[in-house]
Amino acid sequence: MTDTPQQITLRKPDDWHLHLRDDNMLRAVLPWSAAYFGRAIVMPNLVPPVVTAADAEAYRGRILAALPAGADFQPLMTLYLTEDTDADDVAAAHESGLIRAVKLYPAGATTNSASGVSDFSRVQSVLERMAEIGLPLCVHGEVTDPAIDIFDREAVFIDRVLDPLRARVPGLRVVMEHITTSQGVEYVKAHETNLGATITTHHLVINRNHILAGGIRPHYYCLPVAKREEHRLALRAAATSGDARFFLGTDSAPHTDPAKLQPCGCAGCFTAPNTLPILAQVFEDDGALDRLEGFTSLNGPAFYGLPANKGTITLSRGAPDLPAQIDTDDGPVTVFDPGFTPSWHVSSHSSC
Ligand SMILES: NC(=O)N[C@@H](CC(=O)O)C(=O)O
Ligand SMILES: [Zn+2]
Ligand SMILES: [Zn+2]
Repeated sequence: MTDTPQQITLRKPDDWHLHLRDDNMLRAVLPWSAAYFGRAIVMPNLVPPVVTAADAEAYRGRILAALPAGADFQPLMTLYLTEDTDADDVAAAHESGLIRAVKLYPAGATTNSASGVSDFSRVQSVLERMAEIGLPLCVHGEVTDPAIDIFDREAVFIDRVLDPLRARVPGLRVVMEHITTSQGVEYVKAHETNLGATITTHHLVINRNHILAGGIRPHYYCLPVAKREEHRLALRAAATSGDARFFLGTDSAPHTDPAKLQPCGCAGCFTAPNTLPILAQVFEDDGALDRLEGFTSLNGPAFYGLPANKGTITLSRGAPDLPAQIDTDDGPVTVFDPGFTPSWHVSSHSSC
């Protein structure tokens, strides 16, 4: 009997924050998520964005059509909140089971967020309706005030925008997406109900030095931008703590290499192919392998009021054999490099 496990079997994970894009990119990246995840909350920041129930229905159809044969993957759709969003349309899309969340992008905060919200009074009635029907709001939590340092934008958002918003709409269920700071962790921990947070794979691994020290590394540039080491450690402690308010949202956000490697490059890390091996390594290094399943497969469904997946996935000891880059008909996309070789690979999965 050895202390080091050679295999871990988890309930099939879900990804509670995923960018699948559209067309060529969708076809290239979807198989990676469909191979390892049972469901994913699909982000609506297409160009143009997924704003109405009809948009979400059409996008869902395109995702299902792009699924590899035999894939067992359910896209959970979201609507992109704008100042013109119609509360009845949102409620009907929720009622029919088409959507599982609405996404709030402060206008200008991140990739394709130009149609997002500037004047929060204009979305008050939609948010109230969402609170009434129990539909979660997923929030990109950064202020867009150019006077605020980019490394402070999440913490300032919590004080200036998120906390007042939650006070104005009691009962609204909120997911703080891709938290990157100890302030984000502390804010979640301070509230017992109606609040959860997704944490990405890459923010458990990189701090801001990875982007900037020894040369600029655009493949580590994402939003919210990675912060100081103390924040990464706070995220790791939260993710590995077993606290059910924290769950995996990879924020796998593919951009082609030409789009990232230029004077004004796009934000986003593509982590769908190697997220699970990296997470197994992170949790093992922190002595928390027994809590990996909660983070990847149980806490998210509990927050969203869904059953955990029935299928399983097994990771086995040994480095994964994964590409450093994938080809798409739009150009190559580089896979996130964690800076170490995980000693786990996905060896099998079962559905249902
Ligand atoms: N995370 C990112 O850096 N980029 C995301 C947008 C987002 O999730 O904010 C994208 O769509 O590319
Ligand atoms: Zn975001
Ligand atoms: Zn995202």
